[in-house]
Amino acid sequence: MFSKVLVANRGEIAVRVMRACEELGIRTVAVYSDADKHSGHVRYADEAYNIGPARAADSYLDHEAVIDAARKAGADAIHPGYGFLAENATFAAKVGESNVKWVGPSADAMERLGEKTKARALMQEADVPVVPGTTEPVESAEEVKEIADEYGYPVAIKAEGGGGGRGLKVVHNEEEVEDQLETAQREGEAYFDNASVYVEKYLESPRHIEVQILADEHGNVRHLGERDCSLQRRHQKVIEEAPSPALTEDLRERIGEAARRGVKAADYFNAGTVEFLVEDGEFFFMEVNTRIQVEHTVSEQITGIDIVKWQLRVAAGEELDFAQDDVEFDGHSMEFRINAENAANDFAPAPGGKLETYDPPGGIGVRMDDALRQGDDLVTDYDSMIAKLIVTASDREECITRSERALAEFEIEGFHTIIPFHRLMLTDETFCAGEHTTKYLDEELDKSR
Ligand SMILES: Nc1ncc2cc(-c3cccc4ccccc34)c(N3CC[C@@H](N)C3)nc2n1
Ligand SMILES: [Ca+2]
Repeated sequence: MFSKVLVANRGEIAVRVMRACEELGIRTVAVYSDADKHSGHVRYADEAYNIGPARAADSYLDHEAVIDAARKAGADAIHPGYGFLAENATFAAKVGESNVKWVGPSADAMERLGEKTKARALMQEADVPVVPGTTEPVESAEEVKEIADEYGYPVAIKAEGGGGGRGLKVVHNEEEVEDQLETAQREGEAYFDNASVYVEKYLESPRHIEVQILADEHGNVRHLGERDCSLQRRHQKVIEEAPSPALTEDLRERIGEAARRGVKAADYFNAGTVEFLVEDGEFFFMEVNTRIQVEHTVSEQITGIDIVKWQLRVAAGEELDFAQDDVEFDGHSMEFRINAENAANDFAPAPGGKLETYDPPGGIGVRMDDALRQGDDLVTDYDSMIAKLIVTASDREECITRSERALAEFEIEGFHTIIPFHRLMLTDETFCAGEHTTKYLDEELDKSR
């Protein structure tokens, strides 16, 4: 097992990873930009290294700065967290070449699955249903029209390098094809440095269901059940939950096994998530996330498996010590992203502020993942999520009640957060019935504007 790990991230996920390290007897190294000098993940670590100014490109995204810090600290491994360099295969390879272990999949697997069309072709090989469409990039409007003629409009034109909703163009009829194709290619080039686009049948009101995977470097692959991430606002997940209220036991079994087959076919190891769209009792592969995700917590809560500890153990060469049948699902868990945004003002991010009051909830079934303490200055240089409230109970109904209780006792003062929005969501009939699709929230918020 490693004796020292550098966490190349900040905020709640950096502390989350460091907690797993502590429990494994591993010493922790933090890296921080000038903006994070007094941040919680720096306080928490055994040692900390400044890696540059606030701008992410000059600090958290600076390959050499991070690897230099690992070398200075004598770290055996680097855990990337999520975001920043977590899915950067080039960086992962550089880490390996510096004789530091990358806590994540191989650079090859990241490449193989990061290219969406390659991933789709690979999944088809493994008998995993994919959203109907192309498994090669398309060049011309004619190719788009062929797909649309075969599957019907609307179709989605997607950027190869996109994901998370960026680079998704919906085409409703033949007249729109030329413009939307040209826009998708131009934006692909501009945002992802990759003009390749592909086409899929656009599913009108799917659920967004993702399966958590854990695989070791000896060929053992397990799934830890699914998460339902259908409550999204402009492609940003707001509340995630496990298990999904929308799956039957049969569908749950089939989607879990499909995810395992697909990941096995990709020679993938460490933690990963296979994203599916589910509509009318059918599931379709969308993409793989080759990193630990923000919402990994709800899977941990209902299985009792510490995913981050297993990432570290697997990276150190250990085998998974449980079979698929040993994975049990108990209860229901919801994660509320605590964003420093003002939901009453179209979710505008807080311009700054100081955490005058920070008194998070506690009690049975309440987990807080954060890197905050009262008096901290809000760091606004990165993303607006400052904490995660994860609530677990015996079933979905109790989870909702317990979440209402926890959110009611959550005291934060100094800047707006979306806690009031979450409390409102828990009174929403459609959400409480578990009948919301990925479009529900955007449609609701558009109505109220
Ligand atoms: N063929 C096809 N049909 C429906 C889709 C629906 C989504 C989708 C999934 C989740 C939330 C959404 C919100 C608005 C629009 C789309 C979504 C989607 N994406 C792409 C990125 C991923 N994070 C969400 N891809 C789709 N693809
Ligand atoms: Ca994704």
